[in-house]
Amino acid sequence: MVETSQTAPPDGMRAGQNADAGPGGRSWTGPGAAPAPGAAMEKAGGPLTGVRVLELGSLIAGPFAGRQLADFGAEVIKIESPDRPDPMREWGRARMHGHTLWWSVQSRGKKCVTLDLKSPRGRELFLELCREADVILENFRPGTLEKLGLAPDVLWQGNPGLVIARVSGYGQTGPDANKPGYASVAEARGGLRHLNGYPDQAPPRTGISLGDSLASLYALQGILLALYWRDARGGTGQVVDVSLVEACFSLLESAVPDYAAQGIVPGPSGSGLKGIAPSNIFRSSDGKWVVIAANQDSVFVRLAAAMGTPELASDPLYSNHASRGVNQEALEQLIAEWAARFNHSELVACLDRHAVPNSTVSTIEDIFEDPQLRARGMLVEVPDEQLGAVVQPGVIPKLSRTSGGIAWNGPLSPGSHNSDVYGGLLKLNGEELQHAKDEGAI
Ligand SMILES: CC(C)(COP(=O)(O)OP(=O)(O)OC[C@H]1O[C@@H](n2cnc3c(N)ncnc32)[C@H](O)[C@@H]1OP(=O)(O)O)[C@@H](O)C(=O)NCCC(=O)NCCSC(=O)C(=O)O
Repeated sequence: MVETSQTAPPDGMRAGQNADAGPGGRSWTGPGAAPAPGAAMEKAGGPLTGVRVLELGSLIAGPFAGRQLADFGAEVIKIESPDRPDPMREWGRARMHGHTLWWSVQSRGKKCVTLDLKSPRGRELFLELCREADVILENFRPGTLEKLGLAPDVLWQGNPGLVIARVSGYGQTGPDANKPGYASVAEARGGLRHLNGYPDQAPPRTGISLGDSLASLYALQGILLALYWRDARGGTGQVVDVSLVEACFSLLESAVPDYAAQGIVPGPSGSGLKGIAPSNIFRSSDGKWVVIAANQDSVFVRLAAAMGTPELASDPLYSNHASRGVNQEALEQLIAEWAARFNHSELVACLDRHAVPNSTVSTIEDIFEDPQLRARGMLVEVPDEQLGAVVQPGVIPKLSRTSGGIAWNGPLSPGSHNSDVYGGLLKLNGEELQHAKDEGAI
């Protein structure tokens, strides 16, 4: 695996700056507050230290995987066109000093370089970078790399070990391969959209670009599988082909065998799941929604006790999964009447005492107050010379020995790592760098 140095923070951040607050920031404890005693400190580095990734593409579906790779120590070099930076730089609602903040999250720990893949010198530099890399991660429309003369076979000539992860709307093959795609479209085509919402209403989105992040997680999985095969099993590079549509489709649970066997077409099931009971939202006396989920015999016994009606658990109407499914409506009505007698904190406390899975429906405001998420280091304040600090979601999953962390916020200027990457890694001297810049290649 390629040796790498993770020591170059972007413009606007002093080298070693993070050392004051732990290598990757500190757990967020509120404006101006000191870290909570024993708060988890994020660490830079991680199990992928030494893996070098070139990230091409934009927005979410590829870059979200790049973010995870960077969290776990990979050196992720994000390549942007010199005259058309990633539009993600403008996405997000809050603006600080003219910058939106989603970028800080999506590009955290990455090195940003500019490179015109359409110019001969740019293409040459890219091929040199490929020789030094382990992984290419791209989410262009299929055929774009090929149009640039950078098809996998070309890249493998210089580096047969390259893992090439390609995220696209429909996959690299098939009649729709060349169509552009977005999460919204993929969620519809892959079957998720039809299941969301209420019968006879327009099917709503989930409020996030779920299909993109989902596909990106499959890309991450594919990259790790391909690296394992290459490095532990003596394999070579290969293409990891991820489709947004298939990523959505893969979540459909029993729909495929159910339809094939008996023609069952599931529809939208509102706030619960048809036949899975009880698992729904119930309103407390103070008007808060609380999810109560006891859709398993052992847990239902505990809910029945919490409700002061232990006999429900042995009532043939509700005593097993199938009977609760058939009598779902009546059962949920009983729970709704019981829940409405308590305010939400009483309700949650009672359910907790009986170990019944439950939660109020959190807003982001609630999440910032959530002691569990805070104790797990899921809100991390990452210092930034230009933005002051950005509170970021923490790293998932938690690895006990090689935890990874957030090295720095997404670099705010395109090309902030040009000298580090082209000068340091490709050994271009000052004159060559300037020339590449003057001719518009970087
Ligand atoms: C997102 C897209 C619809 C955007 O469509 P387009 O802008 O038409 O295409 P592309 O992104 O593939 O490429 C645009 C052009 O930029 C060129 N390009 C890109 N990078 C470079 C660099 N570094 N240098 C020079 N030229 C470059 C590339 O060659 C193409 O040129 P020309 O070929 O000459 O035009 C598509 O990329 C796509 O379908 N991607 C796969 C699915 C996906 O990731 N979707 C999720 C996005 S976020 C989302 O879903 C959501 O928000 O929801």
